Amino acid sequence: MSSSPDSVAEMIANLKRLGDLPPGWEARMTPSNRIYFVDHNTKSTTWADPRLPQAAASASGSVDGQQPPATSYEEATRQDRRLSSTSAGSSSTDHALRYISASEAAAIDEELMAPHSEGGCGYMLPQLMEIAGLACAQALARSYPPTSFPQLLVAAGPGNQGGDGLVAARHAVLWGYDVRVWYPKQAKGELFQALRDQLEAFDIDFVDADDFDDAFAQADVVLDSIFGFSFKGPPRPPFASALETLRDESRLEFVDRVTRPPVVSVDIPSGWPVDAPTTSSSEQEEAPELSFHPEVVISLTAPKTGMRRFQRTAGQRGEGGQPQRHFLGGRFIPPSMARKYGLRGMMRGYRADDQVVEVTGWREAEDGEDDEEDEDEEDEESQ
Ligand SMILES: NC(=O)C1=CN([C@@H]2O[C@H](COP(=O)(O)OP(=O)(O)OC[C@H]3O[C@@H](n4cnc5c(N)ncnc54)[C@H](O)[C@@H]3O)[C@@H](O)[C@H]2O)[C@H](O)CC1
Repeated sequence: MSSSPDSVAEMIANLKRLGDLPPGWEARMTPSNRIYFVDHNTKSTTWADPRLPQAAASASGSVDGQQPPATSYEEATRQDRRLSSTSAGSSSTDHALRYISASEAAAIDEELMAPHSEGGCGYMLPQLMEIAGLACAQALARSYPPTSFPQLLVAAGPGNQGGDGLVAARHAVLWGYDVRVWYPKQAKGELFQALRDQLEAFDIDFVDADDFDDAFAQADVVLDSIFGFSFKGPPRPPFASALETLRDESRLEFVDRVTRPPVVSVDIPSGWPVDAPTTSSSEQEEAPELSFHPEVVISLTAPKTGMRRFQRTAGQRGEGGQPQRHFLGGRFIPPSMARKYGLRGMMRGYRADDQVVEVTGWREAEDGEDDEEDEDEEDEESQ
């Protein structure tokens, strides 16, 4: 069966929509434009998508029973068109991260909230914050579930990131965490008062501004939503001392540190420079004086360039023994903006209806890699 160019593009989009293939699997396309799957583990080929239950795969028309495609494993690896690459690690789909600067992050934020009549998306801040905060709570719960880490401390800062933390706190209570919130400097405006009111209605305990250290010591896990992409200069009170506690705790000897609660940071670890000028490792090693290394980070929209430093060790165990993990969330970018900012390839990493995707181990996208998508699409259309 051959396919029209349009349906090829559609087939590839559907293929990517289902997310990663199992380790060692790869998707390829025959010369007559039919997708099949190569299992490098068993050196075999099949029409059946290994991510689909058998019945659904048959219904989708992608399976001829269990017969392998006419293309043999040897032929497949030699000649047929490659649609995904394999890796020895957890993911066989080749996803790449696109890092953005603080100024790009601010421009994206502005465009999301500008009126549609002025070329923007017409979002309202509470909508974005709700999606961002939900994603933060999901990354937290995937890493440190309430069954094992029941006492959650949310450290909320004076800007919008603090709002993400308040939203996450509300979701976390419903998922079984016992939540306390440290929110020493409430941002002005109705939105932040409403978020605070909601937490009070949920009987969430607000910790006194001076009691961060005690609350930190009592927590099983901490959500750091203190500073995001608008952080600049040395941290000022009352946040400076909280960041010092985080830093000092992460400097304790390993034996003491096993009791330190793991920290999940929102967007960028608080206190880290948002922008890193280059990918060179020597510059990236330069940690600011008041910095700490969280176990988990959830980047929103796209990782900031300062996150390259985190990504280099993500996947390894941190000094506290917990694995370092990197998630992506904030799934609110429309396709036109994803194209404009080169985020399309990265956003395809989200599985189906998930609000977060784990990006630990993803490589950095090469310059112009996202634009190659247009060339690929043009090639497909001209075939
Ligand atoms: N499009 C998105 O991805 C969205 C992300 N969201 C989250 O919002 C933050 C960015 O929010 P913003 O209010 O611009 O900035 P911050 O939260 O970083 O906080 C600014 C706040 O902090 C004060 N401040 C700055 N530097 C210092 C300092 N050295 N010491 C003390 N205080 C400092 C500053 O005065 C402001 O009051 C982004 O990271 C995401 O987490 C949105 O929720 C949704 C859209």
